[in-house]
Amino acid sequence: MLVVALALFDKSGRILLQQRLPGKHHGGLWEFPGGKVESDETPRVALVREIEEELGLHLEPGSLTPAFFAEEPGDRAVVLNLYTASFEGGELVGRDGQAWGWFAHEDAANLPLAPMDRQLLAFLHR
Ligand SMILES: Nc1nc2c([nH]c(=O)n2[C@@H]2O[C@H](COP(=O)(O)OP(=O)(O)OP(=O)(O)O)[C@@H](O)[C@H]2O)c(=O)[nH]1
Repeated sequence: MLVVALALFDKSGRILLQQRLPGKHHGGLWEFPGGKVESDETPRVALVREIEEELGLHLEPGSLTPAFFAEEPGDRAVVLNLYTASFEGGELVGRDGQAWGWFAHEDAANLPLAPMDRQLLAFLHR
């Protein structure tokens, strides 16, 4: 399964993370926003759609930069592709009712993160 996610940086270098809703796989853990790539989508189109759906933020596909990927072994073989982008302003809303926030690296690393998101956060700060 192919999943895409976004490390969105604000002007002071903080990263946007959101909390997975209770009852879902990895519920309550924090993650980069994003989601599954549908069969008719390219990864970039899927990520633009997910960011709009989850945070009400429209991004241009060309503003996304591929960064790193992680994988979770197992039956579903989830591969999570991380892109980066800069936040240029606009109102953000947790449209699924999820908590979200901007975090400096140390604060992000102290959150209970989903496993692949933790790996990707570490790559971002190498
Ligand atoms: N962000 C993240 N997603 C993960 C990890 N491990 C893992 O299996 N996933 C899976 O990757 C998918 C992410 O897509 P999503 O955010 O659109 O999924 P979702 O929870 O809304 O839908 P779902 O409940 O149908 O799975 C989920 O199925 C999630 O369970 C992980 O470490 N980080």
